[in-house]
Amino acid sequence: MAYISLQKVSKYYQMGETKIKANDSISFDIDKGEFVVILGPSGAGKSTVLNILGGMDYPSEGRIMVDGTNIAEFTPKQLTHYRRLDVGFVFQFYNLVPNLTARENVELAAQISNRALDAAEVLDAVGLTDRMMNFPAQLSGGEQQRVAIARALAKRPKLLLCDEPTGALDYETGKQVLKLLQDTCRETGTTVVVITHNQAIAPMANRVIEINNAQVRSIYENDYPMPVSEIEW
Ligand SMILES: Nc1ncnc2c1ncn2[C@@H]1O[C@H](COP(=O)(O)OP(=O)(O)OP(=O)(O)O)[C@@H](O)[C@H]1O
Repeated sequence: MAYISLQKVSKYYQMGETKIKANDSISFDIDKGEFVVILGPSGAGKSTVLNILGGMDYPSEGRIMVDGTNIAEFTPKQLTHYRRLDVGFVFQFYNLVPNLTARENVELAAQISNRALDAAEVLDAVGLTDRMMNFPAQLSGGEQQRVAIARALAKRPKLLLCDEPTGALDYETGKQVLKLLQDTCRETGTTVVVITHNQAIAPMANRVIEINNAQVRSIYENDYPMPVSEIEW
């Protein structure tokens, strides 16, 4: 059985008289250790999928099997536990705490999980050995995103969910961040899911799930993912 399996997941929002279908019977599988890209235009329903997979929201219908358990049936308390221990999050605008240094931001992971990695070691691994004592405002966008990735990885998540992680970065910096995510996936075996509207990123993934208009349009498996350095856009 697949490590992650979404089975006919739908999410509806009631807006007055109208019912908005943000996800309409979405199904896909993800294997452990895969690098997955969820691709689709703005409004397609990507963030909704990620929120449901990350335990930030419940689906209206469907099953979300993670490691053999249907998280759609979790109580809010179980879901909190899942979010805290099993999932790492990386967002477009980094979401660092501005009055904490890079190191302190990563140390927050230890307050959430008792199996957290040492903050300095993780910052070292993402290439920020010399910037640990800096505050977010003293770091470039790419460096801030590295801190955010380090913070997510410090929890040793089973699953790393990234919502447009390069959306606020220039081309070269974006590529460096994607390389870090691809290397992390390969070296630590963490399952990584990146949502993006950028089609050019797709060749780096083991699996590409295309979403359009709240539904899965195609699923493409790639036996030979390209190294990020060889991708141009
Ligand atoms: N809390 C909500 N209440 C009402 N409608 C919502 C809510 N969240 C999302 N939607 C609607 O659901 C649809 C899918 O939104 P979603 O954010 O998942 O798309 P997306 O693919 O992530 O887009 P983007 O790339 O612009 O973030 C949109 O029509 C959106 O307006």
